This record gives sequence, structure tokens and C-alpha cells, in this order.
Amino acid sequence: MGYEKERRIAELAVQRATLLTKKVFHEKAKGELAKDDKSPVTKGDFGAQALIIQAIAHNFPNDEIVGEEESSELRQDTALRSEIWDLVKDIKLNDSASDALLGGPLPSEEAMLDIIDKGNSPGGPKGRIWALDPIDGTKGFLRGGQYAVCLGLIVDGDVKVGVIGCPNLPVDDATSLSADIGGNQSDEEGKGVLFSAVQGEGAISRPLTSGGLAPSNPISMRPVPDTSKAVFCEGVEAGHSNQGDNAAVAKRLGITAPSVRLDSQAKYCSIARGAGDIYLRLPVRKDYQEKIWDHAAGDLLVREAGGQVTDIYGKRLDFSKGRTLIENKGVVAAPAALQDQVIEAVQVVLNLK
Ligand SMILES: Nc1ncnc2c1ncn2[C@@H]1O[C@H](COP(=O)(O)O)[C@@H](O)[C@H]1OP(=O)(O)O
Ligand SMILES: [Mg+2]
Repeated sequence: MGYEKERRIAELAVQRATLLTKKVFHEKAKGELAKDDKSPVTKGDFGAQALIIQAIAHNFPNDEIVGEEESSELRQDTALRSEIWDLVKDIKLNDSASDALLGGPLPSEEAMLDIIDKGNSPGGPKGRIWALDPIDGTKGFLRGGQYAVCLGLIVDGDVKVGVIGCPNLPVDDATSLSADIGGNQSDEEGKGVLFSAVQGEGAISRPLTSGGLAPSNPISMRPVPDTSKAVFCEGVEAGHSNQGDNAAVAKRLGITAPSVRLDSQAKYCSIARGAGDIYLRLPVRKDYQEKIWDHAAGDLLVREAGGQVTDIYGKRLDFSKGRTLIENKGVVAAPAALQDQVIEAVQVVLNLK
């Protein structure tokens, strides 16, 4: 029990940062950014990191933060920095009480750089450490598809709170995923979901708003009678997970439905709400170390929704080793009752046994 304040602040902080990313996303979709403009994803990434760290530092000043970004690029590029400041300084939740909880506006452009750099914690086994991915799924963001703003609180190596904002997922938990979910999602109607979980308290979703928090619903994974009825979620980028191996695992499990491909931790969110059942991230490069900000929030969300999350060896993800999951390879997430069968199939396909 506990962590209600952390959940609330994290949800509001993610909601506010998501407003910033959506602004950039929609300007890009409408073609309003100049051709020679710096990558829109860079603006969204730095801006969202600054806003979220500001909220954490205001509420939990002794906590550490492992953020994906650091400010050296902005310290050299003053034009880019002031474009980002122009975005950051005006973003407010459309609800003054909620906005005040996050600590009000950032003090100045220079202070924004120092705030971004508070995300430089090395991580580790002790203490309260937030893992932040301001825009996860940058490829999805750029192609107008799925992306997510992700924040997890790790305490003594264990994820206690996970919050994920998915501006382009359908609001209704019961909407099944279509094969084109990874494609252009720039139409606002009925989209935008805020997911959260607290350890031991289950997982919830609520519509993303531009103000205070909307009412929530509990979410859970779909009961799947046997593996052949399951639907896979996997990444769009062939360089991030091995789609050929995924297909071989699906075949072994008797799955005939096509995989749904979407970028970012929206995959964890989708299986946690029963839109899809199994998320496989089988390594492409043996030397790649997964980053804690890419998994902390999603790992808890799925486990609190009735799933299990392990690596390809069946080991739980270990968030106590620093900024990366150095003790793990790949990710396998499935309804708890199916996890052993899925791991077995993964191990046969990858020749691990
Ligand atoms: N070779 C790789 N294997 C696995 N994940 C990768 C690899 N290269 C980059 N990533 C990470 O995959 C994440 C996106 O995953 P997905 O394809 O499921 O949306 C990004 O955070 C990206 O990190 P980065 O942002 O540092 O490039
Ligand atoms: Mg990421």
C-alpha cells in the first residue's frame, strides 16, 4: 500500500508533458514546422523531460531520476534551446489546482537545462529512483503512429509505480487492435489514454485529458484459454526485435492471427488492457542492453494486470543494476498462466535448450 501521492503526481506530470508532445506531433502532422527545423522529436523529448523532472523535483526533492536525455546538445545549440523553451514555458494543465501540484512554470531557459540534467542518476539497487522516457517510440512519433510518455518509480530495485501516457491509443479499453494501429494516428477523436499501476493495487486506465485526471477503470489481461487463441504484439522496427523469431514462436504456439505491430511501451499497455495478449521482444543484436526507462512502467503495468514479464530465459527484469537491464536479454510478456509455455517456445526457437 502507499504510493498514492507518487501515482497522482506521476499521472499529472505525464499528462502535462503529453500535451507538449502532442503539440509538436500535430504541428508536424499539419506540416507547420519549417523544413529545416530540428527534428520535432528532439523538441518533444527535451521538453517533456524538463516538465516531468520539474514535477518530480518539486514533490520529491530527494528522489533520483534516470532520464533518457541530457542537455549537452542544447547547451551548444542556442536556437534549438530557445525553440524548446518557447514550447515548455507555456504548457499548463487546463486545471489550475492540478497544475499547481506540479510546481508551476519552470523558472527560466537556463534553469530548464539544469532540470533536464537531473535525469543523470546512475540508477542502482538502493533508494527511490524514477525512470523516465519522455518520448518512447520516437520512430512511431515521426511516422505519425504510436508513441508513449513513460515514468516508473523504482524503490530498492523494485518497480512500485508505473505511468504511461499513450496519446494515440483508442480510449476504449474494449477496442481491439487493428493491424494499422502503428500507422497515422493524427486524428484526435476518441484517442489518448493514461495508464497507471501501483504495486499490489492493480492497473487502471483513464482518458488522457488536458486538465485534471479523468475517472479511471481497472484493466486486466484477457483470459486466453490456450496459446493458439492468443494475439501477439510486437515492435514495428525490425532492428529492435527479431520479427522472424517472433513468427517462429507464434507458429510453435499454434497462433494463426497476424501480429499487431506498434511502437513504444504502448505494447505493454495494449496487452495489459486485453487488446492483444503476448508481447515478444526477441533480441536482434546480442550486445544490446535494454534501458530501464524503456521497460519499468510497462513491466509493472502488465504484472498488475495479471501478466508475467521476464526475459528470454524466464528471469524477471532486474531494475537494480543501473541504467540498463544488464542482467536480462529480450522481453517476454504474457498472461501469467501462459508464460511458461511461451518461454518454452522462445527457448526452442532461439536454441537455448
Ligand atoms: N537494437 C535494439 N534492440 C532493442 N531495442 C532497441 C535497439 N535499438 C534501440 N532500441 C530501443 O527500442 C525502443 C523502441 O522500441 P520499439 O521498437 O518497441 O518501439 C527505443 O527506446 C530504442 O532506444 P533508443 O531510443 O535509445 O534508440
Ligand atoms: Mg524508449
